Amino acid sequence: MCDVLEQLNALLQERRHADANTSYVASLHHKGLNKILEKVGEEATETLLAAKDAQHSGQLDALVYETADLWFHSLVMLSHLGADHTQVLQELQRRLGTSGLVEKAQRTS
Ligand SMILES: N=c1c2ncn([C@@H]3O[C@H](COP(=O)(O)OP(=O)(O)OP(=O)(O)O)[C@@H](O)[C@H]3O)c2ncn1[C@@H]1O[C@H](COP(=O)(O)O)[C@@H](O)[C@H]1O
Repeated sequence: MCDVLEQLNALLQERRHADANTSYVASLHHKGLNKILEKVGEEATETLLAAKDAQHSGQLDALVYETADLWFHSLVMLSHLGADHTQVLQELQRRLGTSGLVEKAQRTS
């Protein structure tokens, strides 16, 4: 499934300087970082609401849909700043096997 992230990453790079009239990704870059951050915040809120609904209804479809929106806009944010999913995956890989409780206790500040 990581192939999906690779394919999406290629599309995001391709659309970085595309025509804003024909590409949603290009339109976000054209509007700038503040607009992209606004979308990330909006999608995060929609994801939280979907999670609360899922808790009560047991239906996961809307939660999966909103989480995809959140991931997508987060990837656009990374792309806008010259980063991509590979750095996030590397960071998650680095953390594999280290308990969050142990890591937190080792923090200097
Ligand atoms: N994965 C996605 C994806 N997920 C969500 N979205 C869009 O994100 C937007 C979020 O929905 P909203 O209701 O919040 O959007 P909106 O209200 O129109 O947005 P605003 O007016 O508030 O800015 C919708 O327009 C969705 O279509 C996506 N748009 C594009 N992609 C991928 O990006 C690729 C390139 O897209 P284009 O740049 O449009 O060609 C596509 O082939 C897809 O693989």
